[in-house]
Amino acid sequence: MRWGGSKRGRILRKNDVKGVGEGTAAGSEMRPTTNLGEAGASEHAGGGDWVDAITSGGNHRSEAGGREESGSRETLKDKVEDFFDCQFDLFIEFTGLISWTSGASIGWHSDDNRPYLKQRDFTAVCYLNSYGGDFKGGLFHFKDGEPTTIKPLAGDVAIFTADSSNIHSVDEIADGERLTLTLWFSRDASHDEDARLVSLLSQSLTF
Ligand SMILES: O=C(O)CCC(=O)C(=O)O
Ligand SMILES: [Fe+2]
Repeated sequence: MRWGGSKRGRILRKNDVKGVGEGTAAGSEMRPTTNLGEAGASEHAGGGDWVDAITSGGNHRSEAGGREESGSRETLKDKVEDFFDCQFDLFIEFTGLISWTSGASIGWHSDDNRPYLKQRDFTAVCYLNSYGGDFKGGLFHFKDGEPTTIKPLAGDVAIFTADSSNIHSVDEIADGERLTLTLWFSRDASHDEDARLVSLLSQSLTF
């Protein structure tokens, strides 16, 4: 555990989050995902196994053993709920599979820093490849507190609250491609991206 005691966040090491971000190499065909947008907000349309397959994260039944398994998104959600001792359920608000190419960067910000982002309570950034070997630049920094700098390593996950107590930035990528799976979580069920996706799909299936 890289930093303990504080509830501002921490890095989960690869062994803490098995199966997340493993086997991913730079150069794989990953590109940023798109947001479902405000139009997707609607009541939950129900859903079955096909929903989990589409959203590629929810619990699904393994064909072989008939036991419940979790995808990376659910695993990360569980870790965040545990770490922050949440007495409430979290919902995945947005999933970003993000390719940071040379020249990309982001300055100091919190992840709820827009009126339309206020529903964001927690962030999990899973590093899919590594600083140094796969890309140069791209260090993550917190403005205050410890640690100040995170060197992305494949399989590590940084989790922190999305509010202004965790202002952070990412240095410009100097070379290569930096890959992350970034999830934002909300306590507000109306921002559950899976429910929104199901609702959108069910609308388009009726045409
Ligand atoms: O990729 C990272 O290390 C952090 C990204 C970030 O701060 C963001 O997408 O809001
Ligand atoms: Fe951020």
